[in-house]
Amino acid sequence: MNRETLEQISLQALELTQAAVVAYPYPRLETYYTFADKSIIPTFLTKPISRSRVDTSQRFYTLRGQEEIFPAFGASMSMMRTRFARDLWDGGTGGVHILPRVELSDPQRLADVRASAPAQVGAALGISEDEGFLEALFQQPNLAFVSIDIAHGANAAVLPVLAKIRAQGLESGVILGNVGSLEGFAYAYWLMKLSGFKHFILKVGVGPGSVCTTRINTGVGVGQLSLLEEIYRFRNHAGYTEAQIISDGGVNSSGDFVKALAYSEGVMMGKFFASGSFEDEVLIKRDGQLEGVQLYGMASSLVTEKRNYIEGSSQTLRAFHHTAQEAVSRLREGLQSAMTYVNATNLNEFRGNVRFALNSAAAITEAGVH
Ligand SMILES: NC(=O)C1=CN([C@@H]2O[C@H](COP(=O)(O)OP(=O)(O)OC[C@H]3O[C@@H](n4cnc5c(N)ncnc54)[C@H](OP(=O)(O)O)[C@@H]3O)[C@@H](O)[C@H]2O)C=CC1
Ligand SMILES: Nc1nc2c(ncn2[C@@H]2O[C@H](COP(=O)(O)O)[C@@H](O)[C@H]2O)c(=O)[nH]1
Repeated sequence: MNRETLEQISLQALELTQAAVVAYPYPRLETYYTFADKSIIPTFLTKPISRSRVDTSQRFYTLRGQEEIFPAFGASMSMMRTRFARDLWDGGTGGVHILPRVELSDPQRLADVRASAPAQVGAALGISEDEGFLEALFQQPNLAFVSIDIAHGANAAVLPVLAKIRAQGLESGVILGNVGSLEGFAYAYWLMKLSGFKHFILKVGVGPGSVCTTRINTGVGVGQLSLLEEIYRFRNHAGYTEAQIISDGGVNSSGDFVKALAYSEGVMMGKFFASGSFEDEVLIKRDGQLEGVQLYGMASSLVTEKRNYIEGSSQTLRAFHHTAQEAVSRLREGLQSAMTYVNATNLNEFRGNVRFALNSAAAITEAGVH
């Protein structure tokens, strides 16, 4: 695709975005809350079902068709690689990892996809990818998704890589992110649509990540739970049904995962998955026993001098899971139980039945161990 065509797509996307935003009849939010601020109001259970029997799977359009997947995604962070991908996938009962790109060469990225088998995985992409690399990548039988993984995904700079992916004949299985507003969502939607994708995923979240300093250092980004709610309602109202939503960042517990799923089809996590499934270099051990896990941001100065360290930090975690499988079990059990509090036997019913309440500071204290 030549430069003129890409410029036309970007202009057309802007016009369609402006029209959609103007036509949206609901007032825009002024206050944005995040997971800790709100909780789900329990209702009743008219179809008694064991918590272990509710259906927690979500249908996604992957690179090769439709698949039912447990909706937990591994963050594309360089300490989460092939061991993590296999542990997360857990023989098909767990979630999907999106293998990182930052700090890795193309041959390493291809080797990671291969070495993750039999796990299905995604691969993170930047805005400048080599056609030969993409061709080799799309031949990998266990590749389910590619994820264009940049700080600001509602960005015309992604058009060339989208064109290269389309040139490989692919129409679904592409994740684009991150977006941080209703306008950003609409713009990213039109970039994907006008590039010719039939089904796709838009990743939502600017600044909620555990090692993210974007909001502090740039002042940009709003509370994740309200942002998801606003985008989810806009998506459904506008009929942008080709776009599924992944919430990215800020999950500290299975309850946060549950809350994110009220307004998204999937949830991406880094910190929550911190475990012995991470790469050896970030595991802190004493006498062979896991004592902690180091987490650092993909835009932090620890990655390379060149990176925009303004937007990333690092932390050492003393609370962690032993393995990614253990983390997934905790997510699943939390979700299963939450669904039965709101009369839901599957995720569609769950999203339809959930209502949130804003809690007072004392109620938030009451929610913890006291
Ligand atoms: N979810 C989040 O809140 C954030 C996540 N990250 C993570 O850090 C990693 C590195 O991200 P990133 O630095 O984007 O990757 P890259 O350095 O690959 O940047 C990708 C492209 O996006 C451009 N870009 C980056 N930020 C912005 C912006 N705010 N506005 C317009 N264009 C922008 C860059 O241009 P140029 O560098 O010339 O400006 C570059 O051309 C990724 O894994 C990303 O997910 C980083 C920050 C925030
Ligand atoms: N602003 C930044 N965001 C980052 C960076 N590295 C990763 N991330 C984002 O965080 C999530 C994971 O969040 P968590 O709360 O689950 O740990 C990840 O998917 C990225 O979107 C960074 O350096 N800066």
